[in-house]
Amino acid sequence: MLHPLEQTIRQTLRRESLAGAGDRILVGVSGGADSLALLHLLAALRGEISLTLIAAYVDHGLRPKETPAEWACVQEAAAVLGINSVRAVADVHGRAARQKLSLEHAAREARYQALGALIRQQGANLLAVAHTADDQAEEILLRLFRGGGRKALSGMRMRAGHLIRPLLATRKAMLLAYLRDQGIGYCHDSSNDDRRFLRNRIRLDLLPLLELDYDPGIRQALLKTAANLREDEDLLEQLLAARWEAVVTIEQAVEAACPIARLDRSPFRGLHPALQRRLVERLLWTLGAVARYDHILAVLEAARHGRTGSELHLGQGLRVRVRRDSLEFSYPLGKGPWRGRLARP
Ligand SMILES: Nc1ncnc2c1ncn2[C@@H]1O[C@H](COP(=O)(O)OP(=O)(O)OP(=O)(O)O)[C@@H](O)[C@H]1O
Repeated sequence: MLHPLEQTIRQTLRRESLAGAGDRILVGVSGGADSLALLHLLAALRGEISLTLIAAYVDHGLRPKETPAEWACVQEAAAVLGINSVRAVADVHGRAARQKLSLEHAAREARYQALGALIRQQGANLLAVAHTADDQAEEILLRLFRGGGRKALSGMRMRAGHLIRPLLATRKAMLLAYLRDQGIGYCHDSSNDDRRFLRNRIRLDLLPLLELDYDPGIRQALLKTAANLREDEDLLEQLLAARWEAVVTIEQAVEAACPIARLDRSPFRGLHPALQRRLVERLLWTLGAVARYDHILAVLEAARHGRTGSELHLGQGLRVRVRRDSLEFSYPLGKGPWRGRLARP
């Protein structure tokens, strides 16, 4: 007999087409409450749905005193469930120094890179992480602070490529109740209490304050806004995909030493400004460049009114030559963190 939360997650997996028979899922387990709950919930469903699970722990090298206990916790939980567990080490300090990132940012990127390597090593086709509805509300507020646009404010997706978030509609309190009901223990990550991180202050101070003094439904309101924006976002993505080939030509493969792309000015000018902006952003990403807002504005201006023969130099070798009918983009190999992330919308 399935626990009510297991039934809910079974429905979510089906309804959102997150996972089905034959899937081999690497589950990111930090040893904390959310990800251990995810491991147990998926384990309860694996027989019925025919899933293979692998528990993956990433050692960020940031809290050497706590990580052995966390890894032991993950290994033990996986062993009890008859699931293989694997571990990877992520070089967070090195990445932060090399790319001038905050430790928090570098940890996230390094973790996904390490999990990506484990996916390939383990022959998995999906990566499951345990973001909850509370994380989503927190993330949206955080993105609002950072001045995020529509895409950012539409929040995390339940499915993004091979990444799935089966708990995204589940409140953390439900997970804690589930763990309690099942008598499952978990580790506490002390970095979640560190108020030097804005995310933690939002979770520990701001959201409770907003709930208590302003509106008890603030989390629901944030989630509703994000859900509405996601729909708009999907529509814009569809519109962009439908027009992409009429405007953009990849002249030299994105994998080449210096990828070159051409943007056709005439069909581009016929697009709505919102689609123009999105298309330029996507084109820069496609080439592997970071799509900075001021760069996007400069390219837009060049496409609309740029003088034939002029050039834009957008840093790190990213160059845009203005021709009469087109803009020609060139970008040398290996300069951008987004390199090769996507070749088409
Ligand atoms: N060290 C790690 N190893 C493997 N997966 C991780 C690790 N840290 C986080 N994750 C995965 O990424 C998800 C989101 O990470 P985040 O840091 O936002 O959550 P968390 O507060 O650590 O969650 P949890 O309560 O599961 O520990 C986690 O729920 C988990 O699935």
